[in-house]
Amino acid sequence: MAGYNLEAIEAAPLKDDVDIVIPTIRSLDFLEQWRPFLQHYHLIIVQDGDPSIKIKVPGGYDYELYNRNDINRILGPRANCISYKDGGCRCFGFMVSKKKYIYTIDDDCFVAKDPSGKEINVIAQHIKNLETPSTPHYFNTLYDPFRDGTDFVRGYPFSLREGVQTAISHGLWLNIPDYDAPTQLVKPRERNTRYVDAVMTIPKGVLYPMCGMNLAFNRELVGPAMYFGLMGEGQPISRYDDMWAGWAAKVVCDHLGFGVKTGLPYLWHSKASNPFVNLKKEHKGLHWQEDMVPFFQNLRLSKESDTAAKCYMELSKMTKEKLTKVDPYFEKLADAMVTWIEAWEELNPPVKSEASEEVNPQVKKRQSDGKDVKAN
Ligand SMILES: O=c1ccn([C@@H]2O[C@H](COP(=O)(O)OP(=O)(O)O[C@H]3O[C@@H](CO)[C@H](O)[C@H]3O)[C@@H](O)[C@H]2O)c(=O)[nH]1
Ligand SMILES: [Mn+2]
Repeated sequence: MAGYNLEAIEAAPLKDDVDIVIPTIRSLDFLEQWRPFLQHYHLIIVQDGDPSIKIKVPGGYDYELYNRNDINRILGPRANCISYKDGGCRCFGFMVSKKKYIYTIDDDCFVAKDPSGKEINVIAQHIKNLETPSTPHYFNTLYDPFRDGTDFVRGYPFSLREGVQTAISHGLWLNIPDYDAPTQLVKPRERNTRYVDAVMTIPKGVLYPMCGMNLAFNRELVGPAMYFGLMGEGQPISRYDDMWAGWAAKVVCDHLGFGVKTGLPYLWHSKASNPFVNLKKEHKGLHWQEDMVPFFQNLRLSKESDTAAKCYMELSKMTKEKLTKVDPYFEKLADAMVTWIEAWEELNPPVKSEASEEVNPQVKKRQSDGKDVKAN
């Protein structure tokens, strides 16, 4: 029986193992509505824009707040790899966290209701997604087989039913969908009213457009690959921060044998950012994605890259080799990817094994079990 006892997870959603990372250049009033679900958790707020502006954190929350001065103080010269004036600055919060899981949410997102009218506990659902296996190698037509009331369907090989560890849980949005500027411009009144009651594993070898507004992941498995790029002020591109991270993290997950899920939970996305401003910010991305996506689809990481950090360093080299011909920006991005890993490893020194070489805890576990985590 594939079902897991998820009730325990629902009741005590791992509050000491999760940090909530929020990028903001506006206000944190939205947290008032999230109290029933988020107040148990520690917040890491990354304040973008002018650091002299004091933002108010609603009372009752346990938090750490970083503005640009803090980022510069903590990272020194390496701070130049963190975007300025772009939601991608959030990845600084991923780096300073010490927790196993990250949940990141935008400041214009609110609690949604499911079709029964029940308020959706996004954290509980993301934890369920992350704590149950993924099935990237063979699609289960009844969707998530580890959900209560479902299972693997007939014709699903038993050798594949163990699944693989889930590294990323990608949630969705009711009301304002995450459309690019051209789509927003031609469909200004379109709202997403469709609640699809499903969680699916994104098959191995398939990329997807990862949106950062309702996203959770396992830092220990894939943290170093969740770099939201170098975007915003001083850069030729913006609003492709989460896309870059999503493509990179997916190829890393595929390579390391981890899974990525998308679907539930939903939240209510309330603010349509200005499509004309967005068009200016993201127009190069609209062109370059025709090169970036095939780049990620066709690359092959080497077997020596057995941790997310090593994969990311290899990705940086490939980015410089293959994408600089698209635009010199990618050489700068490739360098920033290296800086990101250096900063990550400075703040998160790898676990030392008895043999005193550095191994990723996941790899060490695999070795001590004597069996490799067989990809599903
Ligand atoms: O310069 C900035 C701009 C924004 N932020 C913070 O980032 C998130 C998302 O901002 P916003 O809601 O305006 O963006 P959307 O178009 O609705 O969302 C999509 O674009 C991505 C931004 O890159 C986002 O992840 C997508 O879902 C908010 O919290 C802003 O306060 C910022 O810090 N700096
Ligand atoms: Mn938004």
